[in-house]
Amino acid sequence: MAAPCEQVSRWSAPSGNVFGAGNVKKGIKIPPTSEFRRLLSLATPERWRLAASLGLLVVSSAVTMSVPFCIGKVIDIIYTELVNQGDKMKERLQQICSILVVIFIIGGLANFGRVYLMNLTGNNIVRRLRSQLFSSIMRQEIGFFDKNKTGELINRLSTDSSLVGSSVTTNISDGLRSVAQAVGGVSMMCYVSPKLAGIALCIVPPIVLMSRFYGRYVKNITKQVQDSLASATQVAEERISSIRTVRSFAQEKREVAAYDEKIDHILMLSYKEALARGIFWGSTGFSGNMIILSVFYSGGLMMTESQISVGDLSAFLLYAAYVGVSIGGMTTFYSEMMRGLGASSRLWYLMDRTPTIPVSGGVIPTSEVVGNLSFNNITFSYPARSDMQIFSDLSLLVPAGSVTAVVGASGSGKSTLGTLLLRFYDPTKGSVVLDQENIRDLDPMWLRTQIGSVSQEPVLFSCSVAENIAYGAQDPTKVTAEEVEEAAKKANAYHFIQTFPEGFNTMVGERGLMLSGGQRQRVAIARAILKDPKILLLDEATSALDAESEYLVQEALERVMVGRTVITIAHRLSTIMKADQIAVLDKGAIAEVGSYRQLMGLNNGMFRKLVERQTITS
Ligand SMILES: Nc1ncnc2c1ncn2[C@@H]1O[C@H](COP(=O)(O)OP(=O)(O)OP(=O)(O)O)[C@@H](O)[C@H]1O
Repeated sequence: MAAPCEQVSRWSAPSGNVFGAGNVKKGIKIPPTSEFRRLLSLATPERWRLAASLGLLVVSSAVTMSVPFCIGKVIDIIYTELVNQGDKMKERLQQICSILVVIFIIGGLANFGRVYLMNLTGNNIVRRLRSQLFSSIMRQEIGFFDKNKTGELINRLSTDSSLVGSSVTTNISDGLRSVAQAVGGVSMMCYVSPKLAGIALCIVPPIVLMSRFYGRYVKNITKQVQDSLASATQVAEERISSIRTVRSFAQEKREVAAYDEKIDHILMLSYKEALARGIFWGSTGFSGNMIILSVFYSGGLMMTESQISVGDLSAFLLYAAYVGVSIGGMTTFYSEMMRGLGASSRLWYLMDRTPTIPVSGGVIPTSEVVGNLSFNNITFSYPARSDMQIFSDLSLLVPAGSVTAVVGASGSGKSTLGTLLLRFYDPTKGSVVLDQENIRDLDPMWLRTQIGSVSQEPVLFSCSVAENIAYGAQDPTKVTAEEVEEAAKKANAYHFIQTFPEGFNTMVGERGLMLSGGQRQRVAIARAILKDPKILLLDEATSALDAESEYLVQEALERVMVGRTVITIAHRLSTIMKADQIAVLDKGAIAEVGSYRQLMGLNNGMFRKLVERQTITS
């Protein structure tokens, strides 16, 4: 069975803030190499392909550079033969043209190889970059996702990585070709006529200076564009995935306007870049043409004094044109490199970030899990809202194999207890202990395999029912169809799955939205059953399921609870009454603990008041 996509549950935290400039250094190992060298180092694993491509680059550039020289010779042959009225013109012309055809074929093939290999290399680099980036994102602690929005992260993965990839491959290749052609062109210009070369090369220093300013400007603006793009993607991603909410509130126009506002900002930045681009290319183009004109003028004068032949002047002009194009290419190379640098800094931030809670690593107990849990003197606030304390000195014992119902007002922190047990967050003070081991010392991956959770609004992956159920197993690929069916039967899901024309192969839609709330819950229960965890975290649905659905869900849950340590966020009186103990959360601590009878027996007790007021709902 194929491993399904990803799941988000109520136990996972909502996404939050952008990574602001102030955060950039937080949690990063500063890379030992400079940004530029690091950018280049991306190409290191591709060195052989790059070397081959560079070899071909030399060949194609040599071919290009030989063209003006040969054309100059052709012109001289024609001119000399015309002046001397010789009869060998056709023969010599054919000879030199045949040689040129061979040279052009070699050049064409070399160019094909260079472009092909460079593109291959670029795609490999982008693939590696995306893989490393995604694996780094997957490693981050849940608190990171509270602060960094999904759309932004997706933008880093898609747009930034291809920008960075192309800046170190195609761009470097084109840049090197420009350098090679500029050097070759200048050498040939000096060879053909040092005097004219001196006039033509006056243009180089001002262009180099302008390029530097232009490159820096582009780097800056690219950073801003990429950030704004990420923010626009975030808006689009959130609104598209919540289209049902947008539609039901008839907010389409407002959302389009909000998105437009974001892309308008990008447009404004692009205007600035376009202006800089226009100024740069306009002025360099003008200077280039003025230089060509000066060369023409001086060359013409030199011709009248027989200091240069018509062929040499033509060759010189062609070389000058090549050098002009190459200088333009070098400028593009520089500005694209700056663009790549601008996009890469965010990627390095993501790739270097060390999660505050590792995904794996730590003690894996050799003995069987018993399931005794204790929350000891917990103080906690969410990293994204550190000024709001959720727990202060909270303690709770959950004996192995018992059912503990957690009750309390909405926002009192019931779900937060679950997130601490799953080690999505670490308490600021205090400890969560499983069978005498502080969970901070345990391998988080191992810990999470011991805990099954069924949340209030379980989210499924956009794949088949069977794949969603199999996701509960440690290795979903090894789960058999029989095991999936068995879990579905225990979760009271088998019957409704059978009513679908495609049965277990039915696709559930994005986040499982093609199933009803009750059906989603039962698939989630089947998923938890397949995991066979020692500890269960249950979050009862507050949303009204119909009586039949509620009965089926409840019955399935009760079946799963047997023989496990259960923490349930209970809203139904029936669940609460059946629990071995009830913990009442109030003001960041456990206000009361005891059985239903004990707590109802407390005059003025908080639980009793909650029941009397019927406010034991979330
Ligand atoms: N990821 C988060 N970042 C910042 N604050 C959070 C986060 N998750 C929850 N909170 C806040 O923590 C408090 C406790 O939330 P929690 O979800 O644990 O309450 P609850 O008792 O389960 O509520 P309910 O019964 O309504 O689901 C709330 O005030 C909530 O706003």
